[in-house]
Amino acid sequence: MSTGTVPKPIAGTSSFLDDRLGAGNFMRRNLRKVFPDHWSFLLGEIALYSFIVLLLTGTFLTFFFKPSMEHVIYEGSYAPLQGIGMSAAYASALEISFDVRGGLLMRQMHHWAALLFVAGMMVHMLRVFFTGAYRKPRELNWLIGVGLLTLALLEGLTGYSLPDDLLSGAGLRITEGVAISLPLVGTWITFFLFGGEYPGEDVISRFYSLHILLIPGILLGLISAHMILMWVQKHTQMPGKGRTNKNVVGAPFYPAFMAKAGAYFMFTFGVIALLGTFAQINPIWLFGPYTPADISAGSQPDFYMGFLEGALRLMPSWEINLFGQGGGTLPLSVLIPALVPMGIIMTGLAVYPFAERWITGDNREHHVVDRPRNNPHRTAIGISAMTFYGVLWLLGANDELSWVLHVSLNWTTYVGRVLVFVAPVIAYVVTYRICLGLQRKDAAIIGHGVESGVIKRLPHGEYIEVHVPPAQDIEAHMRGKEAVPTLPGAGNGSDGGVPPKALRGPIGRLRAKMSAAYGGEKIPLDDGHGDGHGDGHGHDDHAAVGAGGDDKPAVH
Ligand code: HEM
Ligand code: HEM
Repeated sequence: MSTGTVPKPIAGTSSFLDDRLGAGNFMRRNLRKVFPDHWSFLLGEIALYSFIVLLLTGTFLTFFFKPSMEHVIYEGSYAPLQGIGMSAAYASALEISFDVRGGLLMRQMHHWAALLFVAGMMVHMLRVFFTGAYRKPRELNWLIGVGLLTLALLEGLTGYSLPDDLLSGAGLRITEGVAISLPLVGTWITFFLFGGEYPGEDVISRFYSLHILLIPGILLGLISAHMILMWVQKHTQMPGKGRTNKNVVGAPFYPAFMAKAGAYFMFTFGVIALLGTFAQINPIWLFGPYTPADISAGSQPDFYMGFLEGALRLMPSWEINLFGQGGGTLPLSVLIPALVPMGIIMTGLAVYPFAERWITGDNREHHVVDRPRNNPHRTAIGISAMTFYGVLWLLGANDELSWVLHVSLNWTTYVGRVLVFVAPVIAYVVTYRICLGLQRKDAAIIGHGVESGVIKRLPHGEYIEVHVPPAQDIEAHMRGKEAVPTLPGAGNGSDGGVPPKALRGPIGRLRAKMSAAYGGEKIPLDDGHGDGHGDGHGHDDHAAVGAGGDDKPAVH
C-alpha cells in the first residue's frame, strides 16, 4: 500500500506490526481517524483524565491506608490527637496526612480529582444532552454514561467514608438510615453492610473492597467500552460548513489530536496538582474520630451527594405504620428523599433518548448535533431538571443558607418545599421562550444580516445602518438548523419514520399529540423576515433596499 499520505512514524510502526501481527492496516486506519473539534468535546476528556489521576493517587493511598476498625490509640505526630482512641483506619489516614512523605498531597489530589471527575462527567453529560448527541446511534453510549454516573456517586460515597473521621461518620450514619428504611430487606442489608448493629466492625473494610476493587473495576470496564463505542461510531460534530450526517470534518488522531489530548491530560493533571498543593480539602484531623454521639455542625457531603442531603432535609416527617403495633413502619421521610430524586433523575436520563425517539418518530442516524436553541422543548426540559436538582442541592446546605441570609432554618425548609415544585416549571417556561427568541435572532441575522457600523444617508435624507451578511462560518453554523421532527412528518416506515398504523388507538393518538407539542413553534430560518422585527432594528428592510437595490443585504 502506498504510504504517500501517511506520516513516516506511522508507516514505520505499522509495517513493523504488520510483519509480526498483521495489524498494520488496522493501525494506519485508526491513527488517521478524523476527530471533529469543539471546545465542549473537552469535557468528557476532563472526566477521563481525572479518572487516571484517581487511579494513580488511589493506588498510592492503598500502600498506607489500613481499612480496619480495630481500636487503636493515636501516637502519630499530630499533637492535638495524641493519646486519643480511634479506629486504625482513621489513624492511618492521619499518618498519610502527617507522616508519609507526599501523603497529604496525594490525599488532597485524590479528593480534588474525585470532585473534578464527577463535575467533568456531569457537565459532559449536559453537553451531550443539550446537543442531542445521544440520538441514534449513540443511545447505548448514553446508557453506559448513566451507569458511569451512578457508579461514580457510589464510588465517591464509599471513598469519603473511608477515613472514619467525624465527617465521614456523619455520612455513614445517613447511609445506615437509608439502608435500614428499605422495606423488607432494610434490616438485613444494614446488618450485612455493617456486620451487625451500627456502627459495627466491618463497614470500613466492606467499603474499602467496593472502593478500590469492585467499583473502579467496573468503572474501568465501562469507560473502555464507552471509548470504544465512541471510536467505532465516530464522534458527532457541531453544525457547520461542509458538515453533514454522512461525513466527519476535523483533524486526524495522529498527530494533531494525540498531541492535543496529551496536552489536555497534562493541564488536567497540573490543575489537580495545584489544587492538591494549595487548596485544603477534607482536613480530617480537625474534628477528631467518629463517635455516634457527636455530630459535627455544618457537616456537608461532597457536592455530588448534596442533592440527596437536600431531599432528606426538605421532606416532612411522614411515616406509615403498617398493621398497628408490632407491624412494620414505612419511614417515608427517608424512603422518598433517598429513592425518588435519584430515581426520577437517573430513570429520566436513561429513558430520555428512547422517549424522544418514540415521540418524534425520528429513527434516522444523527452525526451533526443540534444547537440547544433549535430544540426548545428538550432544552427547557433539561434546564427544568437542572433546576429541580439545583434546588435540592442548595437545600442540602440549608443550615449555611439560614446562617448567611439571617433567616430561620424552618423558613429555608418551607421555601425550599415550594421551590422544588415551582422553580422547575418557571425554568421550563423561561427557557422555552429564550430558545425561541434566540431562533428568531438567528432568522433575523440570516434574513437581514448583521449591523456593519456603517451609516448611510439616503437621497431623501433618511439615515440607515448598512447590514452585511454574517461571516461564512457563522452562517453555516446557523444554517445547520434542523426543525424538530414530528409525527408523521418524520417520514414513513421506510425512511426512518413510523407507519401510520402506529398512530391509531388511544396510545397512538397520545403519541401524535405529544409529538406535535414537542415539535414546538416552527421558526424557519429562511423566511426573509424571520420575525426579526421584534429585535428592534426598524431599519433592516430599508438597509437592504437602500444598500443593495434588491432584497439581499449588501456586502461591503
Ligand atoms: C482504583 C481507584 C481508586 C483507589 C485505589 C482509591 C483508593 C482510596 C483510598 C485508599 C482512600 C482512603 C485514603 C484517605 O482517605 O486518606 C480513598 C479515599 C477517597 N476516594 Fe478513592 N480510590 C480510587 C478511586 C476513586 C474514585 C474513582 C473516586 C471518585 C469518585 C474516589 C473518591 C475518593 C474520596 C472522595 C476519598 C476520600 C478522600 C479523603 O480522605 O479526603 N476514589 N480512595
Ligand atoms: C466516567 C465518565 C465519563 C467519561 C470518562 C467519558 C468520556 C467521554 C469522552 C472522552 C467522549 C468523547 C469526547 C466528548 O464528547 O466529550 C465521550 C463521548 C460521549 N459520552 Fe461520555 N464520558 C463519561 C460519562 C458520560 C456520561 C455520564 C454520559 C451520559 C449520560 C456520557 C455520554 C456520552 C455520549 C453519548 C458520547 C458520544 C457523544 C458524541 O459523539 O458527541 N458520557 N465520553
